[in-house]
Amino acid sequence: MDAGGTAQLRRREMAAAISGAGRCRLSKVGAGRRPPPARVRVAVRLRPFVDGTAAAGEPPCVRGLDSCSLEIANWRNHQETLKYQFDAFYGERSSQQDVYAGSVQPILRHLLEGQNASVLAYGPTGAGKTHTMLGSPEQPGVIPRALMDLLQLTREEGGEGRPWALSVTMSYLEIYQEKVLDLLDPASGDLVIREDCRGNILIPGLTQKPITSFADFERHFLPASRNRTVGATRLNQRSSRSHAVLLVKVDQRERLAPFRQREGKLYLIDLAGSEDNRRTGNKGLRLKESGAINSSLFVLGKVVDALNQGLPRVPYRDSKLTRLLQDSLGGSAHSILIANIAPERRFYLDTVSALNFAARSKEVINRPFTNESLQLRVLAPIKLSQKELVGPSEAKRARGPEEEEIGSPEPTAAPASASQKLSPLQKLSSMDPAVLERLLSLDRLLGSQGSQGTHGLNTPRRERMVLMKTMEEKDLEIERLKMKQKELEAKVLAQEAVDPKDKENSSPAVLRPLARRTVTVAQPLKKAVVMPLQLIQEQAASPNAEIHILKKKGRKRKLESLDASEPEEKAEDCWELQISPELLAHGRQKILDLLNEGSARDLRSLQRIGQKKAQLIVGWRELHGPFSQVTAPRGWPGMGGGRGEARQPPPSSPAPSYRCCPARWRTWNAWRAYPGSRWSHS
Ligand SMILES: Nc1ncnc2c1ncn2[C@@H]1O[C@H](COP(=O)(O)OP(=O)(O)OP(=O)(O)O)[C@@H](O)[C@H]1O
Repeated sequence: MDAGGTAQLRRREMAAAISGAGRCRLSKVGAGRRPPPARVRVAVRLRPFVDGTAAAGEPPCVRGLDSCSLEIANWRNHQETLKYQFDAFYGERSSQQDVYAGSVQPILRHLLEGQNASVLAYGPTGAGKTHTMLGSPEQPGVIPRALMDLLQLTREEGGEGRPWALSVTMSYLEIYQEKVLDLLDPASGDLVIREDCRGNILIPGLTQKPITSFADFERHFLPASRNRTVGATRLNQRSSRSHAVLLVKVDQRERLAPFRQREGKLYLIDLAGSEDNRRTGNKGLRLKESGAINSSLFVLGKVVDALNQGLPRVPYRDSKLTRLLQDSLGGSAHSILIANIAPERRFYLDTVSALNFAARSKEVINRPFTNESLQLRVLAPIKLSQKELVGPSEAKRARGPEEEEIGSPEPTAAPASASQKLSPLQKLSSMDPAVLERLLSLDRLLGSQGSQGTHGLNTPRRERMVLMKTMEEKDLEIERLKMKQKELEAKVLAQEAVDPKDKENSSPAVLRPLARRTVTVAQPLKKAVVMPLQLIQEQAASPNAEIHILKKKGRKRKLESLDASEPEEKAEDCWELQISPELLAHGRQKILDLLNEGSARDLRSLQRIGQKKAQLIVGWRELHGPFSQVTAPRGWPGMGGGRGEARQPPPSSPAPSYRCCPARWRTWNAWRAYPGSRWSHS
């Protein structure tokens, strides 16, 4: 590709990103991964002569060259022809089946992948758009053929035993004089076109009919078609005065976890024909209609040009038609434009104009992606956001009884019960929806970075491993807690056995912990085990040494402010310790040993001894020899033999009085029980 070509492609890609495609991508499966481009495909269909013009010996102004190209006389130079190449060219002898099978049928499969597709019939008035899209009972067009195939496909893919349950709904509307009218409910009036936060175009209040068979479709579609506005003009006895849009939605719900949901939309659009009112002879209402048709087609041309030129603003909002086609042109759909042209000379200028539009359209790049989310039942917040999106009143209006029926969860998709042994994937269904959504986004993110997806969740293998591990850990934790609860219950029962009063007052087993807590406050005595930090290990080895009795005198007042210098009264209402003198002596000895023999690192294990103090102690020890004893600070309660006894370190001691920091003891009581809160040098 040359430099100009590259620049043009980049411009077009930029335009695609600026348009709806970029916005949609952020909120859909595949977020983070730029969907591959899909050019709008363009086919041209030349209708045969009608009204006996061929019999009059008039030669056609258009001639097919092969299955993809055609030529038309150059009106500026009669010696030359203008050649056009498209994705397909269907000549005047082509059948409805040729057009359908060659251009439309191949895109239907995308709907089952949760992607959107659009088929647009474009061309001047009387060129055969309605014939191509609708046809007649003898020669059914694209719409009946597509519906028949799609319903067949969904029956096959959504049958019992298949992973997805499928349902199809249809809506049918026309844009008449810039009004959006519901052909299935003509009384509904002009509807608004909205865009949701994900970039989806939607019409709140538009009727959706569920269809399961072709008969269902005909039952709704045929009467609705009669509601479409048609009128006679000089060029077409039954000229469409509006753009008709048939919207077919294929909803898919996964039957197993993680209960994903996909939605594919198919737009089948029969555009009104562009009209040269000098030739149509339109007046009055027809002229007004014609003005609306022409202006919306003019905006359609501007949209295509803006996309091709990579302009920052694509004027989708300038007409209802282009607003609705936002998905189909420069958006997220697999789109096919069928340009209908007529062979008669009187259509020559319209034909050239239609061919030029078709040629420009085939440069438009779409970025189709899979529209996938978690089922509303699993992701409750999504339901809310949709309500917020259209507003409560509109949401109510938009949700007809039939639509509610469609939105109801699949009965087959029942989550596994917690008591069952679940597989990791099944476990996902019982997870917090927010967590599940985050996991899926993580999966998408990793997928976009080139990770190999797996089947099932489409999750990279390592993520799934992590997930499974986390779940196993959670299971273990639950088991541990259960065991602990059993132990506690056993303890309570044992205590009740020795304490008949408690038993009398006790309520049923589940309430026991609460009841016991209340009783504890009223008890005058409480036994507790207190352990100086450094003695924990030793104590574990000799459990007999750990017997200390705490007497509760009242409520303690202010733990943090307790200091050696504070008078004893301040700590009244506190627990009082009675500690065996042997343990106190033993503790002191341990501290002394550490002070005399421990390295700077060992010393740092003592409370309030940091790196600096530890080094000073080691230095001091080297200069002056070992320390002789450790004593309790003055005025400390419950210190047994050391109570009130203060042995100050020598005046030249580099280390200030050594005290324990209560916060660093296992319990505050332990701090109070600690015997060696000062040290002194011999
Ligand atoms: N391929 C075809 N074979 C036979 N007849 C055709 C074909 N295409 C169109 N016709 C006939 O041409 C006439 C005009 O076609 P049609 O109404 O489909 O045009 P149109 O483009 O929809 O016009 P308008 O925009 O005014 O609605 C109809 O009588 C239709 O039966």
